[in-house]
Amino acid sequence: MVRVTEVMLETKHIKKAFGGITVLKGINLEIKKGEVHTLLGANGAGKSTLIKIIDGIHTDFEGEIFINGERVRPKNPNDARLLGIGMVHQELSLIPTLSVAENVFIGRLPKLANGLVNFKKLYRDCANIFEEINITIKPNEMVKNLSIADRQMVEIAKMLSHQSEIILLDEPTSSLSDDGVERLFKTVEKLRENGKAIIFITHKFEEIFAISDRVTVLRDGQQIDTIDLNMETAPHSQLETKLVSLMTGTHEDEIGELYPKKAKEISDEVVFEVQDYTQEGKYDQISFQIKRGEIVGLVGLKGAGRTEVIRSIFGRDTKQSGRTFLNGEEITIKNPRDAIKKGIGLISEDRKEEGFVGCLGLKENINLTTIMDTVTFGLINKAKETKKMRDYIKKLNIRTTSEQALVRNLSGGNQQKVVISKWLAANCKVLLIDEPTRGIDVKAKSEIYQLIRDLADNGTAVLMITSELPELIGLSDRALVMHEGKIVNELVGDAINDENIMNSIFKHSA
Ligand SMILES: Nc1ncnc2c1ncn2[C@@H]1O[C@H](COP(=O)(O)OP(=O)(O)OP(=O)(O)O)[C@@H](O)[C@H]1O
Repeated sequence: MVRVTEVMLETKHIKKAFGGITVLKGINLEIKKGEVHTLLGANGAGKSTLIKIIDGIHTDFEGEIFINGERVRPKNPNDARLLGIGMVHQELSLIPTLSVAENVFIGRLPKLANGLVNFKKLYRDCANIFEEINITIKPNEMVKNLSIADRQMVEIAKMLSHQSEIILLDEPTSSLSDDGVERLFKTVEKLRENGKAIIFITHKFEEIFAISDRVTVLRDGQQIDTIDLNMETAPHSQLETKLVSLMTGTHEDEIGELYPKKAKEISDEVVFEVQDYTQEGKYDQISFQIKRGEIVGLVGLKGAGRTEVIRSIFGRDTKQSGRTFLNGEEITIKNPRDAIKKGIGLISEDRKEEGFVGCLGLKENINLTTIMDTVTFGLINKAKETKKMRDYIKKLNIRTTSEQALVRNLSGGNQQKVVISKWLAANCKVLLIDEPTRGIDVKAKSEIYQLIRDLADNGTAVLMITSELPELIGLSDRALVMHEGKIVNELVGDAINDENIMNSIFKHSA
Protein backbone atom coordinates (compact mmCIF):
# COMPACT_ATOMS: atom_id res chain seq x y z
CA MET A 1 0.00 0.00 0.00
CA VAL A 2 1.35 3.46 -0.84
CA ARG A 3 1.73 5.65 2.24
CA VAL A 4 -0.16 8.87 1.75
CA THR A 5 1.73 11.76 3.25
CA GLU A 6 -0.20 14.90 3.78
CA VAL A 7 1.29 18.11 2.52
CA MET A 8 0.65 20.70 5.21
CA LEU A 9 2.42 23.71 3.73
CA GLU A 10 2.96 24.47 0.08
CA THR A 11 4.55 27.43 -1.67
CA LYS A 12 4.00 27.97 -5.39
CA HIS A 13 6.22 30.11 -7.63
CA ILE A 14 7.30 32.43 -4.79
CA LYS A 15 9.26 35.37 -6.12
CA LYS A 16 10.61 38.29 -4.12
CA ALA A 17 12.66 41.36 -4.99
CA PHE A 18 14.26 44.06 -2.85
CA GLY A 19 14.77 47.40 -4.60
CA GLY A 20 14.48 45.82 -8.03
CA ILE A 21 16.89 42.94 -7.29
CA THR A 22 15.21 39.52 -7.33
CA VAL A 23 16.33 37.39 -4.40
CA LEU A 24 13.80 34.54 -4.73
CA LYS A 25 13.19 33.28 -8.23
CA GLY A 26 10.14 30.97 -8.07
CA ILE A 27 10.20 28.63 -5.08
CA ASN A 28 7.91 25.58 -4.96
CA LEU A 29 8.12 23.82 -1.62
CA GLU A 30 5.97 21.04 -0.20
CA ILE A 31 6.35 20.52 3.53
CA LYS A 32 4.67 17.39 4.85
CA LYS A 33 2.99 16.74 8.16
CA GLY A 34 5.53 15.14 10.49
CA GLU A 35 8.65 16.11 8.58
CA VAL A 36 11.69 18.22 9.31
CA HIS A 37 12.56 19.94 6.06
CA THR A 38 15.90 21.73 5.95
CA LEU A 39 16.64 24.72 3.75
CA LEU A 40 20.31 24.79 2.83
CA GLY A 41 22.19 27.46 0.90
CA ALA A 42 25.09 29.91 1.00
CA ASN A 43 24.75 33.16 2.95
CA GLY A 44 22.35 35.35 1.03
CA ALA A 45 20.78 32.48 -0.95
CA GLY A 46 17.30 33.56 0.19
CA LYS A 47 16.41 31.10 2.98
CA SER A 48 15.38 33.65 5.62
CA THR A 49 13.50 35.73 3.07
CA LEU A 50 11.43 32.68 2.13
CA ILE A 51 10.41 31.85 5.66
CA LYS A 52 9.82 35.51 6.50
CA ILE A 53 7.27 35.50 3.66
CA ILE A 54 5.58 32.45 5.20
CA ASP A 55 5.63 34.21 8.59
CA GLY A 56 3.94 37.35 7.20
CA ILE A 57 6.98 39.60 7.67
CA HIS A 58 7.42 40.27 3.95
CA THR A 59 3.99 40.71 2.35
CA ASP A 60 5.07 42.16 -0.97
CA PHE A 61 5.85 39.05 -3.06
CA GLU A 62 4.61 37.08 -6.03
CA GLY A 63 3.28 33.53 -5.78
CA GLU A 64 0.99 31.59 -3.49
CA ILE A 65 1.02 29.87 -0.11
CA PHE A 66 -1.29 26.99 0.81
CA ILE A 67 -1.92 25.49 4.25
CA ASN A 68 -3.69 22.12 4.16
CA GLY A 69 -4.71 22.90 0.56
CA GLU A 70 -6.22 26.26 1.41
CA ARG A 71 -4.76 29.42 -0.04
CA VAL A 72 -3.50 31.86 2.61
CA ARG A 73 -1.68 35.18 2.60
CA PRO A 74 -0.25 35.99 6.07
CA LYS A 75 -0.54 39.77 6.51
CA ASN A 76 1.81 39.99 9.48
CA PRO A 77 3.37 37.66 12.08
CA ASN A 78 0.25 37.86 14.30
CA ASP A 79 -1.84 36.76 11.36
CA ALA A 80 0.64 33.93 10.75
CA ARG A 81 0.21 32.80 14.40
CA LEU A 82 -3.57 32.62 13.82
CA LEU A 83 -2.91 30.48 10.75
CA GLY A 84 -0.90 28.08 12.94
CA ILE A 85 2.58 29.27 11.98
CA GLY A 86 5.31 29.79 14.62
CA MET A 87 8.83 31.07 14.05
CA VAL A 88 12.16 31.26 15.85
CA HIS A 89 14.21 34.07 14.31
CA GLN A 90 17.89 34.03 13.50
CA GLU A 91 18.43 37.27 15.39
CA LEU A 92 17.12 37.33 18.92
CA SER A 93 14.17 39.67 19.29
CA LEU A 94 13.44 39.60 23.02
CA ILE A 95 12.93 42.78 25.03
CA PRO A 96 15.87 42.90 27.48
CA THR A 97 14.11 45.03 30.11
CA LEU A 98 11.18 42.64 30.54
CA SER A 99 11.13 39.36 32.43
CA VAL A 100 11.54 36.05 30.67
CA ALA A 101 7.85 35.12 31.17
CA GLU A 102 6.62 38.50 29.92
CA ASN A 103 8.68 37.98 26.78
CA VAL A 104 7.28 34.49 26.20
CA PHE A 105 3.66 35.65 26.56
CA ILE A 106 4.04 39.16 25.20
CA GLY A 107 0.74 40.44 23.83
CA ARG A 108 -1.08 37.58 25.61
CA LEU A 109 -0.37 38.29 29.29
CA PRO A 110 -2.95 36.64 31.59
CA LYS A 111 -5.01 39.28 33.42
CA LEU A 112 -6.77 39.41 36.79
CA ALA A 113 -10.39 40.58 37.08
CA ASN A 114 -9.12 44.11 37.88
CA GLY A 115 -7.20 44.21 34.60
CA LEU A 116 -3.72 43.88 36.13
CA VAL A 117 -1.31 41.19 34.97
CA ASN A 118 -1.78 37.86 36.75
CA PHE A 119 1.92 37.28 37.43
CA LYS A 120 1.31 34.09 39.37
CA LYS A 121 -0.38 32.46 36.39
CA LEU A 122 2.13 34.01 33.98
CA TYR A 123 5.11 32.52 35.82
CA ARG A 124 3.37 29.15 36.24
CA ASP A 125 2.43 28.91 32.54
CA CYS A 126 5.97 29.84 31.59
CA ALA A 127 7.46 27.32 34.04
CA ASN A 128 5.25 24.59 32.49
CA ILE A 129 6.67 25.21 29.02
CA PHE A 130 10.21 25.35 30.39
CA GLU A 131 9.71 22.04 32.14
CA GLU A 132 8.67 20.41 28.86
CA ILE A 133 12.00 21.29 27.26
CA ASN A 134 14.10 21.08 30.41
CA ILE A 135 14.93 24.78 30.70
CA THR A 136 16.09 25.83 34.14
CA ILE A 137 15.85 29.61 33.64
CA LYS A 138 13.69 31.47 36.19
CA PRO A 139 10.51 32.90 34.57
CA ASN A 140 10.85 36.13 36.59
CA GLU A 141 14.49 36.75 35.58
CA MET A 142 15.15 39.85 33.44
CA VAL A 143 16.15 38.94 29.90
CA LYS A 144 19.07 41.40 30.01
CA ASN A 145 20.72 39.19 32.65
CA LEU A 146 20.66 36.08 30.45
CA SER A 147 23.46 34.67 28.30
CA ILE A 148 22.89 34.54 24.55
CA ALA A 149 22.36 30.77 24.75
CA ASP A 150 19.64 31.20 27.39
CA ARG A 151 17.99 33.95 25.35
CA GLN A 152 17.83 31.59 22.43
CA MET A 153 16.13 28.92 24.58
CA VAL A 154 13.58 31.56 25.65
CA GLU A 155 12.87 32.34 21.97
CA ILE A 156 12.23 28.66 21.40
CA ALA A 157 9.90 28.47 24.42
CA LYS A 158 8.06 31.53 23.10
CA MET A 159 7.48 29.81 19.76
CA LEU A 160 6.28 26.62 21.52
CA SER A 161 3.81 28.62 23.63
CA HIS A 162 1.83 29.33 20.45
CA GLN A 163 1.18 25.59 19.87
CA SER A 164 1.72 26.11 16.13
CA GLU A 165 1.23 23.42 13.48
CA ILE A 166 3.87 24.81 11.13
CA ILE A 167 7.18 25.66 12.73
CA LEU A 168 9.89 27.79 11.13
CA LEU A 169 13.33 27.57 12.75
CA ASP A 170 15.90 30.02 11.35
CA GLU A 171 19.30 28.88 12.66
CA PRO A 172 17.92 28.20 16.14
CA THR A 173 21.10 26.46 17.28
CA SER A 174 23.65 29.13 16.37
CA SER A 175 24.26 30.22 19.97
CA LEU A 176 23.26 27.09 21.86
CA SER A 177 25.63 24.90 23.84
CA ASP A 178 25.78 21.19 22.90
CA ASP A 179 23.37 20.51 25.72
CA GLY A 180 20.96 23.18 24.43
CA VAL A 181 21.10 21.69 20.93
CA GLU A 182 20.33 18.26 22.36
CA ARG A 183 17.32 19.62 24.27
CA LEU A 184 16.08 21.45 21.20
CA PHE A 185 16.42 18.37 19.00
CA LYS A 186 14.48 16.24 21.50
CA THR A 187 11.73 18.85 21.36
CA VAL A 188 11.82 18.87 17.55
CA GLU A 189 11.53 15.04 17.52
CA LYS A 190 8.45 15.33 19.72
CA LEU A 191 6.92 17.98 17.48
CA ARG A 192 7.56 15.79 14.45
CA GLU A 193 5.91 12.79 16.15
CA ASN A 194 2.93 15.02 16.88
CA GLY A 195 2.55 15.66 13.16
CA LYS A 196 3.87 19.21 12.97
CA ALA A 197 5.52 20.44 9.76
CA ILE A 198 8.94 21.92 10.47
CA ILE A 199 11.22 24.06 8.31
CA PHE A 200 14.75 24.15 9.68
CA ILE A 201 17.60 26.39 8.55
CA THR A 202 21.16 25.56 9.53
CA HIS A 203 24.68 25.67 8.09
CA LYS A 204 25.82 22.73 10.21
CA PHE A 205 25.82 19.42 8.39
CA GLU A 206 25.86 17.27 11.54
CA GLU A 207 22.56 18.91 12.50
CA ILE A 208 21.07 18.25 9.08
CA PHE A 209 21.93 14.56 9.34
CA ALA A 210 20.72 14.38 12.95
CA ILE A 211 17.16 15.57 12.40
CA SER A 212 16.23 16.26 8.78
CA ASP A 213 13.96 14.14 6.63
CA ARG A 214 14.49 16.15 3.46
CA VAL A 215 16.80 18.98 2.36
CA THR A 216 16.02 21.61 -0.25
CA VAL A 217 19.03 23.45 -1.61
CA LEU A 218 18.75 27.08 -2.70
CA ARG A 219 21.42 28.90 -4.67
CA ASP A 220 21.15 32.63 -5.52
CA GLY A 221 17.38 32.56 -4.95
CA GLN A 222 16.90 29.53 -7.15
CA GLN A 223 15.61 26.13 -6.03
CA ILE A 224 18.32 23.67 -7.04
CA ASP A 225 17.19 20.25 -5.73
CA THR A 226 15.46 18.40 -2.89
CA ILE A 227 17.16 15.35 -1.37
CA ASP A 228 15.25 12.78 0.68
CA LEU A 229 17.76 11.83 3.37
CA ASN A 230 15.64 8.87 4.48
CA MET A 231 16.26 7.31 1.04
CA GLU A 232 20.01 7.97 0.95
CA THR A 233 22.41 5.18 1.87
CA ALA A 234 25.71 6.97 1.14
CA PRO A 235 27.93 7.88 4.13
CA HIS A 236 27.46 11.37 5.57
CA SER A 237 30.83 12.60 4.29
CA GLN A 238 29.77 11.77 0.73
CA LEU A 239 26.34 13.34 1.19
CA GLU A 240 27.99 16.46 2.59
CA THR A 241 30.17 16.80 -0.51
CA LYS A 242 27.08 16.38 -2.69
CA LEU A 243 25.16 19.05 -0.78
CA VAL A 244 28.11 21.49 -0.84
CA SER A 245 28.36 20.94 -4.59
CA LEU A 246 24.64 21.70 -5.02
CA MET A 247 24.92 24.80 -2.78
CA THR A 248 27.92 26.28 -4.48
CA GLY A 249 27.67 24.97 -8.03
CA THR A 250 31.22 23.61 -7.67
CA HIS A 251 31.93 20.12 -9.03
CA GLU A 252 32.29 17.54 -6.24
CA ASP A 253 35.92 16.84 -7.25
CA GLU A 254 36.83 20.49 -6.92
CA ILE A 255 35.70 21.05 -3.35
CA GLY A 256 38.92 21.78 -1.46
CA GLU A 257 40.04 21.37 2.15
CA LEU A 258 38.12 23.28 4.81
CA TYR A 259 41.16 24.23 6.93
CA PRO A 260 44.40 25.86 5.81
CA LYS A 261 47.76 24.28 6.60
CA LYS A 262 48.98 25.02 10.12
CA ALA A 263 52.12 27.04 10.86
CA LYS A 264 55.23 24.96 10.06
CA GLU A 265 57.40 26.73 12.58
CA ILE A 266 56.53 29.07 15.39
CA SER A 267 59.14 31.69 16.26
CA ASP A 268 60.26 32.37 19.84
CA GLU A 269 59.16 35.99 19.62
CA VAL A 270 56.36 36.63 22.10
CA VAL A 271 53.90 39.15 20.69
CA PHE A 272 51.31 39.12 23.43
CA GLU A 273 51.21 38.00 27.02
CA VAL A 274 48.81 38.07 29.93
CA GLN A 275 49.95 37.36 33.48
CA ASP A 276 47.82 36.29 36.41
CA TYR A 277 44.47 37.58 35.20
CA THR A 278 42.03 37.08 38.04
CA GLN A 279 38.38 37.97 38.51
CA GLU A 280 36.71 36.25 41.42
CA GLY A 281 33.98 33.82 40.41
CA LYS A 282 34.95 34.04 36.73
CA TYR A 283 38.61 33.15 36.17
CA ASP A 284 41.68 32.67 38.28
CA GLN A 285 45.40 33.35 37.61
CA ILE A 286 45.23 33.09 33.86
CA SER A 287 48.67 33.43 32.25
CA PHE A 288 49.71 32.68 28.69
CA GLN A 289 51.77 33.95 25.80
CA ILE A 290 51.09 34.12 22.08
CA LYS A 291 54.09 33.93 19.79
CA ARG A 292 54.57 35.44 16.37
CA GLY A 293 52.67 33.46 13.74
CA GLU A 294 50.63 31.52 16.26
CA ILE A 295 46.91 30.85 16.52
CA VAL A 296 46.04 29.90 20.08
CA GLY A 297 42.66 28.32 20.83
CA LEU A 298 40.97 28.70 24.21
CA VAL A 299 38.91 25.57 24.63
CA GLY A 300 36.48 24.51 27.34
CA LEU A 301 32.87 23.87 28.15
CA LYS A 302 30.37 26.74 28.14
CA GLY A 303 30.85 28.65 31.39
CA ALA A 304 34.59 27.81 31.66
CA GLY A 305 35.38 31.55 31.70
CA ARG A 306 36.83 31.89 28.20
CA THR A 307 34.63 34.75 26.94
CA GLU A 308 35.17 36.61 30.22
CA VAL A 309 38.97 36.46 29.81
CA ILE A 310 38.78 37.73 26.24
CA ARG A 311 36.39 40.54 27.18
CA SER A 312 38.74 41.61 29.99
CA ILE A 313 41.76 41.70 27.67
CA PHE A 314 39.75 43.98 25.37
CA GLY A 315 38.72 46.24 28.26
CA ARG A 316 35.05 45.40 27.84
CA ASP A 317 34.90 43.92 31.37
CA THR A 318 36.99 44.79 34.43
CA LYS A 319 39.37 42.41 36.17
CA GLN A 320 40.60 42.41 39.76
CA SER A 321 44.23 41.86 38.86
CA GLY A 322 46.50 40.88 36.02
CA ARG A 323 49.15 42.37 33.73
CA THR A 324 49.17 42.66 29.93
CA PHE A 325 52.21 42.86 27.64
CA LEU A 326 52.42 43.71 23.96
CA ASN A 327 55.75 43.08 22.22
CA GLY A 328 57.41 42.86 25.65
CA GLU A 329 56.09 46.19 26.91
CA GLU A 330 53.50 46.37 29.66
CA ILE A 331 50.26 48.04 28.54
CA THR A 332 47.18 49.19 30.42
CA ILE A 333 43.77 48.76 28.89
CA LYS A 334 40.86 50.38 30.69
CA ASN A 335 38.29 50.22 27.92
CA PRO A 336 37.83 49.00 24.32
CA ARG A 337 39.03 52.35 22.97
CA ASP A 338 42.41 51.80 24.68
CA ALA A 339 42.52 48.30 23.26
CA ILE A 340 41.82 49.42 19.70
CA LYS A 341 44.43 52.20 20.00
CA LYS A 342 47.00 49.62 21.04
CA GLY A 343 46.10 47.41 18.06
CA ILE A 344 43.94 44.84 19.84
CA GLY A 345 40.72 43.80 18.07
CA LEU A 346 37.76 41.68 19.16
CA ILE A 347 35.42 39.78 16.89
CA SER A 348 32.65 39.31 19.42
CA GLU A 349 30.09 36.51 19.65
CA ASP A 350 27.28 39.05 19.75
CA ARG A 351 27.38 40.67 16.34
CA LYS A 352 24.09 42.48 16.76
CA GLU A 353 25.05 44.32 19.93
CA GLU A 354 28.66 45.15 19.28
CA GLY A 355 29.69 43.92 15.86
CA PHE A 356 28.29 46.36 13.35
CA VAL A 357 26.26 49.51 12.96
CA GLY A 358 23.11 48.38 11.11
CA CYS A 359 22.05 51.80 9.91
CA LEU A 360 25.39 52.39 8.15
CA GLY A 361 26.56 50.92 4.87
CA LEU A 362 29.22 48.32 4.15
CA LYS A 363 31.91 50.90 3.48
CA GLU A 364 31.40 52.73 6.77
CA ASN A 365 31.33 49.50 8.76
CA ILE A 366 34.37 47.90 7.18
CA ASN A 367 36.36 51.12 7.67
CA LEU A 368 35.07 51.77 11.18
CA THR A 369 38.23 50.85 13.07
CA THR A 370 40.70 52.07 10.46
CA ILE A 371 39.17 55.43 9.75
CA MET A 372 42.44 57.22 10.61
CA ASP A 373 44.30 55.22 7.95
CA THR A 374 41.98 56.60 5.32
CA VAL A 375 42.39 60.22 6.38
CA THR A 376 44.62 62.37 4.17
CA PHE A 377 45.16 66.08 5.04
CA GLY A 378 42.32 65.80 7.56
CA LEU A 379 39.85 64.44 5.01
CA ILE A 380 38.50 60.92 4.73
CA ASN A 381 39.84 59.42 1.54
CA LYS A 382 36.64 58.00 0.04
CA ALA A 383 38.51 56.21 -2.75
CA LYS A 384 40.65 54.36 -0.19
CA GLU A 385 37.56 53.41 1.80
CA THR A 386 35.77 52.18 -1.30
CA LYS A 387 38.75 50.13 -2.36
CA LYS A 388 38.93 48.47 1.03
CA MET A 389 35.22 47.68 0.93
CA ARG A 390 35.50 46.19 -2.57
CA ASP A 391 38.52 44.13 -1.51
CA TYR A 392 36.57 42.54 1.32
CA ILE A 393 33.35 42.07 -0.67
CA LYS A 394 35.51 40.05 -3.05
CA LYS A 395 37.71 38.26 -0.51
CA LEU A 396 34.80 37.04 1.62
CA ASN A 397 32.24 36.91 -1.17
CA ILE A 398 29.87 39.25 0.72
CA ARG A 399 26.48 38.98 -1.00
CA THR A 400 24.70 42.29 -1.16
CA THR A 401 22.09 43.72 -3.48
CA SER A 402 24.32 46.82 -3.91
CA GLU A 403 27.46 48.48 -2.52
CA GLN A 404 25.18 51.09 -0.92
CA ALA A 405 23.05 48.57 1.04
CA LEU A 406 22.68 49.15 4.78
CA VAL A 407 24.26 46.37 6.79
CA ARG A 408 21.00 45.68 8.63
CA ASN A 409 19.49 44.60 5.28
CA LEU A 410 22.20 42.02 4.61
CA SER A 411 21.54 38.36 5.36
CA GLY A 412 22.72 37.20 8.81
CA GLY A 413 25.80 35.41 7.51
CA ASN A 414 26.79 38.37 5.37
CA GLN A 415 26.49 40.70 8.38
CA GLN A 416 28.93 38.42 10.18
CA LYS A 417 31.28 38.67 7.19
CA VAL A 418 31.17 42.49 7.52
CA VAL A 419 32.12 42.24 11.21
CA ILE A 420 35.02 39.98 10.33
CA SER A 421 36.12 42.26 7.46
CA LYS A 422 36.14 45.23 9.83
CA TRP A 423 38.67 43.53 12.07
CA LEU A 424 40.69 41.88 9.32
CA ALA A 425 41.02 45.31 7.71
CA ALA A 426 42.20 46.83 10.98
CA ASN A 427 45.71 45.31 10.82
CA CYS A 428 45.54 44.33 14.48
CA LYS A 429 48.62 43.28 16.40
CA VAL A 430 46.42 41.02 18.51
CA LEU A 431 43.12 39.63 17.29
CA LEU A 432 40.72 38.14 19.82
CA ILE A 433 38.03 36.01 18.20
CA ASP A 434 34.89 34.70 19.88
CA GLU A 435 32.73 32.39 17.72
CA PRO A 436 33.91 33.75 14.36
CA THR A 437 31.80 31.67 12.01
CA ARG A 438 28.37 31.75 13.64
CA GLY A 439 25.82 31.58 10.83
CA ILE A 440 28.46 31.43 8.11
CA ASP A 441 28.14 28.98 5.23
CA VAL A 442 30.74 26.29 4.69
CA LYS A 443 32.47 27.89 1.71
CA ALA A 444 32.79 31.28 3.40
CA LYS A 445 34.09 29.49 6.50
CA SER A 446 37.06 28.12 4.63
CA GLU A 447 37.77 31.59 3.19
CA ILE A 448 37.66 33.11 6.69
CA TYR A 449 39.96 30.40 8.07
CA GLN A 450 42.48 31.16 5.35
CA LEU A 451 42.35 34.91 6.13
CA ILE A 452 42.87 34.25 9.85
CA ARG A 453 45.82 32.01 8.98
CA ASP A 454 47.27 34.71 6.71
CA LEU A 455 46.98 37.27 9.52
CA ALA A 456 48.83 34.97 11.90
CA ASP A 457 51.51 34.26 9.28
CA ASN A 458 51.96 38.01 8.91
CA GLY A 459 52.60 38.47 12.63
CA THR A 460 49.19 39.03 14.25
CA ALA A 461 48.79 37.12 17.52
CA VAL A 462 45.46 35.31 17.30
CA LEU A 463 43.47 34.07 20.30
CA MET A 464 40.31 32.19 19.40
CA ILE A 465 37.27 30.76 21.14
CA THR A 466 34.81 28.58 19.29
CA SER A 467 32.18 26.15 20.45
CA GLU A 468 32.79 24.13 17.29
CA LEU A 469 35.51 21.74 18.32
CA PRO A 470 36.48 20.74 14.75
CA GLU A 471 37.07 24.43 14.03
CA LEU A 472 39.32 24.82 17.06
CA ILE A 473 41.21 21.63 16.25
CA GLY A 474 41.47 22.55 12.56
CA LEU A 475 42.89 26.04 13.15
CA SER A 476 44.84 26.19 16.42
CA ASP A 477 48.60 25.73 16.62
CA ARG A 478 48.26 25.50 20.37
CA ALA A 479 45.21 25.00 22.59
CA LEU A 480 44.78 26.10 26.19
CA VAL A 481 42.13 24.04 27.93
CA MET A 482 40.09 26.05 30.42
CA HIS A 483 37.88 24.57 33.10
CA GLU A 484 36.05 26.36 35.87
CA GLY A 485 38.03 29.56 35.39
CA LYS A 486 41.50 27.97 35.25
CA ILE A 487 43.83 26.84 32.49
CA VAL A 488 44.14 23.11 33.19
CA ASN A 489 46.18 21.93 30.20
CA GLU A 490 48.09 23.01 27.13
CA LEU A 491 48.05 20.99 23.91
CA VAL A 492 50.32 21.54 20.93
CA GLY A 493 50.12 20.44 17.28
CA ASP A 494 48.71 16.95 16.71
CA ALA A 495 47.96 16.59 20.43
CA ILE A 496 45.04 18.99 19.86
CA ASN A 497 42.30 16.43 19.36
CA ASP A 498 38.86 15.56 20.81
CA GLU A 499 40.17 12.89 23.11
CA ASN A 500 42.92 14.96 24.73
CA ILE A 501 40.63 17.97 25.13
CA MET A 502 37.86 15.95 26.76
CA ASN A 503 40.32 14.07 28.97
CA SER A 504 41.83 17.37 30.17
CA ILE A 505 38.39 18.69 31.08
CA PHE A 506 37.08 15.59 32.80
CA LYS A 507 40.29 14.94 34.70
CA HIS A 508 39.72 18.31 36.38
CA SER A 509 35.95 17.96 36.88
CA ALA A 510 34.81 17.54 40.44
N1 LIG B 1 15.06 43.97 4.17
C1 LIG B 1 15.89 43.80 3.14
N2 LIG B 1 16.18 44.81 2.29
C2 LIG B 1 17.02 44.65 1.24
N3 LIG B 1 17.61 43.47 0.94
C3 LIG B 1 17.35 42.42 1.72
C4 LIG B 1 16.49 42.52 2.87
N4 LIG B 1 16.42 41.30 3.46
C5 LIG B 1 17.21 40.48 2.73
N5 LIG B 1 17.77 41.15 1.69
C6 LIG B 1 18.68 40.57 0.68
O1 LIG B 1 18.10 39.37 0.18
C7 LIG B 1 19.10 38.39 -0.06
C8 LIG B 1 18.72 37.09 0.64
O2 LIG B 1 18.85 37.27 2.04
P1 LIG B 1 18.41 36.16 3.10
O3 LIG B 1 18.50 36.79 4.45
O4 LIG B 1 17.14 35.56 2.70
O5 LIG B 1 19.60 35.08 2.91
P2 LIG B 1 19.87 33.73 3.73
O6 LIG B 1 19.91 32.62 2.72
O7 LIG B 1 18.91 33.58 4.84
O8 LIG B 1 21.35 33.98 4.25
P3 LIG B 1 22.11 33.61 5.68
O9 LIG B 1 22.57 32.19 5.52
O10 LIG B 1 23.27 34.54 5.65
O11 LIG B 1 21.16 33.87 6.78
C9 LIG B 1 20.41 39.00 0.40
O12 LIG B 1 21.10 39.49 -0.72
C10 LIG B 1 20.00 40.15 1.29
O13 LIG B 1 20.94 41.18 1.27
